[in-house]
Amino acid sequence: MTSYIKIPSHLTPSDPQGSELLARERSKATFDVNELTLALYGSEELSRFKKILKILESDPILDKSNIYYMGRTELFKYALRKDKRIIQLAATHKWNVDEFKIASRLVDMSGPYSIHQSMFLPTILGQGTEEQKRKFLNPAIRHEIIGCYAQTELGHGSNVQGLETTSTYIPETDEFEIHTPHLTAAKWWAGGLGRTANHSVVMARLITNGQDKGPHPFIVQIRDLTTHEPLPGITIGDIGPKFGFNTTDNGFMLFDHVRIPRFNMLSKFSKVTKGTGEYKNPPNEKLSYGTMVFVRSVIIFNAGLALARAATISVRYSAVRRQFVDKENPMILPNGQVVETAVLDYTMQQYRLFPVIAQAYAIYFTGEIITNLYKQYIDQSSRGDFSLLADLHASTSGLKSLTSDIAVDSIEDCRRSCGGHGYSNFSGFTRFYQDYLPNTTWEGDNYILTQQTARYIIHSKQQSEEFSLRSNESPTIFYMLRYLSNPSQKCTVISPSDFKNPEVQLAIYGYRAAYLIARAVDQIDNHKKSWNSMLVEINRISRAHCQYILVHNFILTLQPQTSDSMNEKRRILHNSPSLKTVLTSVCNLFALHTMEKNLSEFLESGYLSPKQSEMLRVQISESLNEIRPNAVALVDAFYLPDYLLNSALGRYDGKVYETMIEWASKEPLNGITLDINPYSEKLFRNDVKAKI
Ligand SMILES: CCC/C=C/C(=O)SCCNC(=O)CCNC(=O)[C@H](O)C(C)(C)COP(=O)([O-])OP(=O)([O-])OC[C@H]1O[C@@H](n2cnc3c(N)ncnc32)[C@H](O)[C@@H]1OP(=O)([O-])[O-]
Ligand SMILES: Cc1cc2nc3c(=O)[nH]c(=O)nc-3n(C[C@H](O)[C@H](O)[C@H](O)COP(=O)(O)OP(=O)(O)OC[C@H]3O[C@@H](n4cnc5c(N)ncnc54)[C@H](O)[C@@H]3O)c2cc1C
Repeated sequence: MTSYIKIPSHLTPSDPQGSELLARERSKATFDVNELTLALYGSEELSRFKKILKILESDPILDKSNIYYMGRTELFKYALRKDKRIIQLAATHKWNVDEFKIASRLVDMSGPYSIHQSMFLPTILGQGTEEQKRKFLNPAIRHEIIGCYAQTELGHGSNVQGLETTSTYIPETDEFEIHTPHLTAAKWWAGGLGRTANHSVVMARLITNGQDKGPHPFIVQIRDLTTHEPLPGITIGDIGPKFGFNTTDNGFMLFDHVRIPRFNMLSKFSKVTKGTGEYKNPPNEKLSYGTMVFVRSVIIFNAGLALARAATISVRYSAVRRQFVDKENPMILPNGQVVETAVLDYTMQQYRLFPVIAQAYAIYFTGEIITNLYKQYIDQSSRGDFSLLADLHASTSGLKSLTSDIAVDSIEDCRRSCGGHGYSNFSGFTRFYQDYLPNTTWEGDNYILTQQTARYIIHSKQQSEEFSLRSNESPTIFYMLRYLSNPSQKCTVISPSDFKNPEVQLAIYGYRAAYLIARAVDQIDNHKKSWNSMLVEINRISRAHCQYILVHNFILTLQPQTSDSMNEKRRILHNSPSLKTVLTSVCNLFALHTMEKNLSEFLESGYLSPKQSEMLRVQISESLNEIRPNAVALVDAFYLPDYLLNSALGRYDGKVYETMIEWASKEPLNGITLDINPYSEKLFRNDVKAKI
């Protein structure tokens, strides 16, 4: 990349250098970072990750050094090039699906083919018959066709039942006719639709024999495979610039009585019979929503990694960034020189950043558990057993909402914790934050999704008999039994360190969630409160329940397990006392900091007293002290390479200032010739000139 300004090469940052400061931080760690990395990813995934990283880093097409200076069109072209390149590399190196995902994660830019991978393929896989998979899935895997997922419309997104696009069965020709009856039925938002896809999953109301059977998925070819022009009757375009995510061509689409073969209705679960148009019900009404459940589980897992990334940049930068001398506890170098204090040593900075490290670990572990639960569901459902679906839907809805909310808030907190430089694109936060943001909206708006979780729990509580039955089966709601059996119990904490007891933590979270649930059920059942009037409480219930799950899963991960049930990752963790010690501190911080942030609800439940809440704050401060020597090592353990971070502030080697000035020198604005004479008309367009 061209440098437009020559920076004098003899200048270096004032001592101590960033690399020295980070090295000092790393030497303080009480555990082996490589061991923790292995406990997070396992040896096989880590070696695949390293192998793929090496390939990507050395590929000139995937070079990221220019992207901070690009406008939308240029960025989009770059994203298309890199999407093509990953597909070519995958073919050359024979990457499997997981390896492909690793490469996409590292390249870190949603592109025109992203939804093809994340939604088009999974929908055909999950909802197509074997015959349909042969027809659509195989060419899609080979990228001979490129697909998108068009569900949301201009007028409806959240209310899937309210979608207006119709798909009417025409028995005479054995076809469906896809049609946009109103402007509000225009498909809107589908990623990859605007300029790229030639096929789409279209969610449309199935109408047969005059009966409306609600939204179902259909495969529709939307562009000519040779000319790439939209097919007759179909109008398509890009929806225009967005808050972020501008590397993807989100599109709109209108249908004017477009015919597709009956075969194109994805029919693994529900079918329409040739000629008679008879509709065959699915075994479970909501199976056509399957892709959303899958993507929500992916969002939960990714939230952990997003938090790890934000924490990595801000913690490393805070170890390098120095401001003021803390006179009571100055920073002294080995040569005796007193220097300004690293901002990481200010307790306020620790209170802002260390909980983000804790959130990253907590959500990472729950993400793994939810991924496994989803796999278990897929396994069971392939044998016709859909019994896990309701619980999975309830957990993924609430957790998707909670974890993406946490991630969005914490990414912004981390950015702000980097001061002025956090506002520069070179921080690595700008596009990362903008592109992460829609996670709170897509795949279900975060407020709406909490209603799904709360409703499941409230129903369970209302049907008490079934509840005690279900609660034995379902790990997600068993805590309610404890509370319901004795609602007047009190928390047993008598000193701050009692808060470190996992049993105590779980009881506090369980009682608070159960209290909120019992109160809401009372309002609904006995005071006849409407659902709408209860929405704020309902949101609280889902959040409380999901916070319980996060704490429970973290504690479970650290508890001894039988050697048979342990995989390689858990074995590494459980064989290392130093790892268990540091992660126990992290787990405590997560549980206690989250408690403090929601303190009013814990106090309201009557289980925790004001006196105990004071002790809670003392213990949080203790946990921050425990984590301080390990802060940099804990983020290093996530092994997020510079290639991914693309951040001057979060670099592994700490060369913050050298990178900031080098990247600034490459700003193209520095290279253009300007006429700043206020009376010159050179910069005006001709039509504007005429008016002046
Ligand atoms: C990668 C990024 C790109 C982005 C792509 C996108 O955004 S793509 C676009 C993404 N768009 C969105 O994400 C749209 C978000 N909106 C929605 O998902 C739905 O409209 C809804 C869930 C809000 C309501 O649904 P509704 O009005 O149809 O239903 P209802 O509330 O009356 O509940 C009826 C019953 O169904 C149950 N049930 C519901 N869902 C599921 C499920 N997935 N599974 C299983 N079960 C489910 C529910 O529990 C209840 O059970 P009960 O109590 O009778 O036993
Ligand atoms: C970047 C991006 C990419 C996307 N990609 C795709 C894609 O590839 N394919 C696709 O089909 N869709 C896609 N979407 C669309 C996305 O799934 C929807 O925007 C999302 O589901 C929210 O729906 P909505 O826009 O209708 O919000 P609305 O439902 O209109 O939400 C507006 C507000 O109303 C509130 N609200 C609505 N109903 C209720 C209620 N019952 N109770 C309480 N509050 C309520 C919501 O909380 C929210 O605050 C994408 C969206 C974005 C931003």
